[in-house]
Amino acid sequence: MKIGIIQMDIAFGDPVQNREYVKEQVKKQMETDPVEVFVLPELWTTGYDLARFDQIAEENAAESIEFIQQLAKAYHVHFMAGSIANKKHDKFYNTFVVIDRNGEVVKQYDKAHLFRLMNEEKYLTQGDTDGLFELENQPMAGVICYDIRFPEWIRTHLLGEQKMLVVVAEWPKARIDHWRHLLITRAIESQVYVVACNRVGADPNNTFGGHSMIIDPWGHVLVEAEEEMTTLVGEVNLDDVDEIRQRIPIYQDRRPDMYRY
Ligand SMILES: NC(=O)CCC(=O)C(=O)O
Repeated sequence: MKIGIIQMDIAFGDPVQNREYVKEQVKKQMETDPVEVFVLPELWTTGYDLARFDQIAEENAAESIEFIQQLAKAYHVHFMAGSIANKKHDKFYNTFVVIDRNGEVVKQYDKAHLFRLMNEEKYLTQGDTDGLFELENQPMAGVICYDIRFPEWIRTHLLGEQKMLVVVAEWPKARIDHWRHLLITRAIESQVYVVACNRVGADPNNTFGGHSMIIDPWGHVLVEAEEEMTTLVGEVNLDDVDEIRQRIPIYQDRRPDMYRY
């Protein structure tokens, strides 16, 4: 599976400009070096303009979902479409969306762990469902940024047949070493591919660190961006997961009878 991770700067509170950028990148990539899946960052339509969510969040994320559906069908490509500022029943959510190449919405997951350092708990409602989904009959899981600090939440997603974890983020440069170490650890401890998309650039409060990457289930970083705007391309072979799990059978050796959480 060939994947294009769109590591972008995000125009603060400007969905029109951000959608335009994504459209250009998808066109350029598909015309030069086509991929099967695109991944976008967290809150890629608005950034963390949370104080204006009452004006810029979309009712059921409808406009951005329709925009991605058009792109998916036009280029016949899947989208792990980052997360979108979403208004549902007069509440606001940070919602991860997956859309397949036929334009079907495969998954919506509301961020479960809200990040206080960026004031999410003041403006957003936390989700209470999981990020499990299937693409091309492959079970996968998707989570959002701060969620990766909770190994119990990640492991909850990876106890079944999932071979890939997708992480969409706006992770500041100040803690980019945590980002790298947590992602590599999540790949090794659950023996999965990790596909992670962060943003770059700055908003009024933070500078973001990039370093989007794809990590294999042995913990090798296969491709990694730096701090530039780029579409990072890499491939995953999900069959590798079985080989690693045979070599070190952690799922057979677990002792849930001993664990408290
Ligand atoms: N957008 C986020 O959830 C940021 C998480 C973060 O920066 C962290 O250190 O955790």
